[in-house]
Amino acid sequence: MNSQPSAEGRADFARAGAAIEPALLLENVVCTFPSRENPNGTYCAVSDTTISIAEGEFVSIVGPTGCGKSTLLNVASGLLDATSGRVECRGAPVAGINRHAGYMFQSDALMPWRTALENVVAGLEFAGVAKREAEDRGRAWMARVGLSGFEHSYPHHMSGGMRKRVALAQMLILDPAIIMMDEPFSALDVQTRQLMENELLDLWSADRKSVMFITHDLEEAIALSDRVICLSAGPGTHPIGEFVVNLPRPRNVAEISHSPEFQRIQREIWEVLRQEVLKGYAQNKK
Ligand SMILES: Nc1ncnc2c1ncn2[C@@H]1O[C@H](COP(=O)(O)OP(=O)(O)OP(=O)(O)O)[C@@H](O)[C@H]1O
Repeated sequence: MNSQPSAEGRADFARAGAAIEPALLLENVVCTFPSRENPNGTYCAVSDTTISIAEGEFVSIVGPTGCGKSTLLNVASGLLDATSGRVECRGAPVAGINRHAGYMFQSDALMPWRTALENVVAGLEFAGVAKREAEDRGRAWMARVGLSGFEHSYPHHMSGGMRKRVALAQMLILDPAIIMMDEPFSALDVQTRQLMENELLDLWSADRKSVMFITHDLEEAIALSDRVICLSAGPGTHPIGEFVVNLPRPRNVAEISHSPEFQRIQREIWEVLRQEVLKGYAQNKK
């Protein structure tokens, strides 16, 4: 699309994100849970976290195991109320499920009794779109994710990568303004994973949605994103670094990691993350 800004332009946009109304804003978010160890105590998973994602920006959030990445995504999606702080999507407070958002999680949520096409159109059906129209749109999306001819296959007859494609189409057919993904490709083998990451980038660059992408994989975060936010180890996770990724697009995730600029960013982020990963690892061993 010729209206898209250049890589530099997007990075400037990302830096200026705070000045323009963001697609998603988490401001001074705190999340406290009842403690699992002490029945009278609490556990502070997230402390004083402010994250803003601009319209059309792809932002990854990385951090040590168990630090609170999914908790932040759950708050942004409205699945979980923050203990305190503000959550806004496109300028409006998020109350209940965030209707501007589409979701994709580590395990796909395909309905095994429905064919691939029936899964893809499920959201449209629930929204009351006529069956004929829903199926036409569903077929078009099956084609966009490379699954023409598999409309009548059931999820259990499909590979992990194919099921992810169905899940992508199922989410994108609803045309969400912001996409929230929680380690969506972590269960896939390396080759399939890279194919899916490239697939995601192709789809993203065509429609340029805002993306909040949770991962513990630094390479994946850099290869996909305009910006990477690093979280500290818990308890009380919070952002400890933010890195603009100015690598040119379109990107091939298998190749881009060889570029000197990629490796420079990776070293810079790892410098910030290393201590936190060690802390997280030590905590998980306890
Ligand atoms: N409902 C809950 N009650 C108590 N503690 C919880 C609850 N949900 C999450 N936690 C704790 O909050 C912390 C953050 O969890 P969260 O799942 O957000 O981390 P994560 O970074 O996504 O983990 P992972 O890297 O394993 O995906 C963890 O210590 C977890 O045990």
